[in-house]
Amino acid sequence: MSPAAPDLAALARWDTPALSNALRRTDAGADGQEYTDGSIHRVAGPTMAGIAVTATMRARRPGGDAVPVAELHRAVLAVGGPAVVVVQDLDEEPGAGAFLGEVNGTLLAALRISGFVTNGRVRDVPDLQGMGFAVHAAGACVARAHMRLTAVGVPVRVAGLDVAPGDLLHGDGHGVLKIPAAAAPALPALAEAVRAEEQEVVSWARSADFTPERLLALKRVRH
Ligand SMILES: O=C([O-])CC(=O)C(=O)O
Ligand SMILES: [Mg+2]
Repeated sequence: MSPAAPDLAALARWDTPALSNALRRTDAGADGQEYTDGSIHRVAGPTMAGIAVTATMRARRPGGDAVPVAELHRAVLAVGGPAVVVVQDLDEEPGAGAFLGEVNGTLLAALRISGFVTNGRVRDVPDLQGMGFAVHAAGACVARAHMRLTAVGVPVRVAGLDVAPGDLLHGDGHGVLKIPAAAAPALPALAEAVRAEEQEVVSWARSADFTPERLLALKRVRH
């Protein structure tokens, strides 16, 4: 990776809400943040941070629009660091067939991806749980159906989040957050500052100093 690349390991030590709190203190503010809605959840794996590699797929009906999976593998390798593979299932009713299962997952694990995100479904879930990368999906499904990748390296939209190739993504059990590249270097220190402030409140609430009367007297707005 180039020297200007974000410190993904440093970001991966934080939970996603903490980085969202940190982002509020940058130009992104509260409204400039992009993250997944609740329509997908983490199915497997740890906190992830990585660079988006995108693809689209279809599965419900057959079609002559397949592109080789090798294109995805090439794009993952081109990142030169931890990639998060983001696959948009383009079917009107997504989830008929899974791209990610034991075999595709093992190949992507061998390429050292840090995460996989889809609005569709995945299968071979017990195997995915041991692969070491995070999996965020709408759920599990039974079949492969007519699954094929239909494009690699295109802009995608997954669970309300627009993702372009090269975007920086962070995710945990709360969801997936897109981190503006310019903001990334400042985030660990900002997250540390927010945490210190929050822990002051938490420690006080647990201390002998705390009384309901003192809490009301503070007229707190936020917490
Ligand atoms: O059949 C597929 O391509 C999906 C799958 O279950 C696997 O990768 O093991
Ligand atoms: Mg399988």
